[in-house]
Amino acid sequence: MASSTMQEIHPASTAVNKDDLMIPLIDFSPFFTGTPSDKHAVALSITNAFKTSGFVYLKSHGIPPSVVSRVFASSARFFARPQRQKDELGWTTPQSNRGYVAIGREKLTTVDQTNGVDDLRASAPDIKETMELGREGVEGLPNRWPDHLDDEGKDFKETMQTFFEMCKTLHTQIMRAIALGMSLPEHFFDDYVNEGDNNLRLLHYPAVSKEVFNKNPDQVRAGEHSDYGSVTLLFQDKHGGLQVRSPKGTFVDAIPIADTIVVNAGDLLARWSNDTIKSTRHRVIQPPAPVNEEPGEDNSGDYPARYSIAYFCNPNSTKLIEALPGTFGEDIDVAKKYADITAGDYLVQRLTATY
Ligand SMILES: O=C(O)CCC(=O)C(=O)O
Ligand SMILES: [Fe+2]
Repeated sequence: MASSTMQEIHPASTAVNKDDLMIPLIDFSPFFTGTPSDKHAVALSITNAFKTSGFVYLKSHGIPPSVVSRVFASSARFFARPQRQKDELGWTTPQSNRGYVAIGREKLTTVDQTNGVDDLRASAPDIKETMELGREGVEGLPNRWPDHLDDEGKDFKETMQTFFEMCKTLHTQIMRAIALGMSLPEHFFDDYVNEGDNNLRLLHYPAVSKEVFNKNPDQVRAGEHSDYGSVTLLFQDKHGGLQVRSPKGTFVDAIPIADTIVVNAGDLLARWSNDTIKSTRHRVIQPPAPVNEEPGEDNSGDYPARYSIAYFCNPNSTKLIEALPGTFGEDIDVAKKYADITAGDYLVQRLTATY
């Protein structure tokens, strides 16, 4: 099929394009309802985005906006609870990775920074609190639900469980797109992701005085890092502040676009793909200045609170991750770059370094 025709059928536009960082905005619906060639075209655009910027914005992804709004509202009500209630639901271990994480506890860093993580945590703690939710029903690793507290807590549990399952389904669909985009059978990854060993992270970046950022040039809301797993589904509110590292080394705003999900590849997928897919570093800073205002012009008052929802997708924890077929071998003269490792071992290693 001529590429001009494909453009008409699959209008992919550009969400971000600066300093050689191009992040497309892709309509996922033809993947579900289009012809086989429509489906293939969508799969290829998504996979190409992961191979170049490591990021894509997805629209018409199958999770209704009303569901996302409900999750945001429930998240905001959770973080508005008294600190004591949240602390009682505290995060315990990397193995479990479930529960509430208070401001200053996690410091996101890059792989090569982990030795200095204690110093960094002390000088510029991430200004955020999170609630981590994992797969239900794992022996010995219960979620820390607030459902014993009140009706709102019960509603929170139900809302998050429903959302968790929807995101799990979307993960499977995205992995099918990646499979097709890498010339593998469409269902290649199904048995790798069917358990849903994923992590739903609700994030709250509280309103913070502009002075805090002015005083400390290293201050961020969430430090530069790459994600650990296969892909991350990121739902942003309207405030902005997410930035992605460009090939030029600059940070580029990944602006919020209504009813889209920012999807980025994680380190384990990069490793699995023998580094043909990129896991790109990103961070969260204060929201960008309004368009009609020079940065730094209005230095008084607070930056508004920001909420986001990150759904970290992972292969089943027991699965052995070895370089994908087609990414290494004598015929393409590329060697396997990494040793095989189970998804679970890999993630626990990474989580242990940041808490
Ligand atoms: O809040 C955001 O927009 C991004 C959060 C993030 O990158 C993370 O938690 O890994
Ligand atoms: Fe991230």
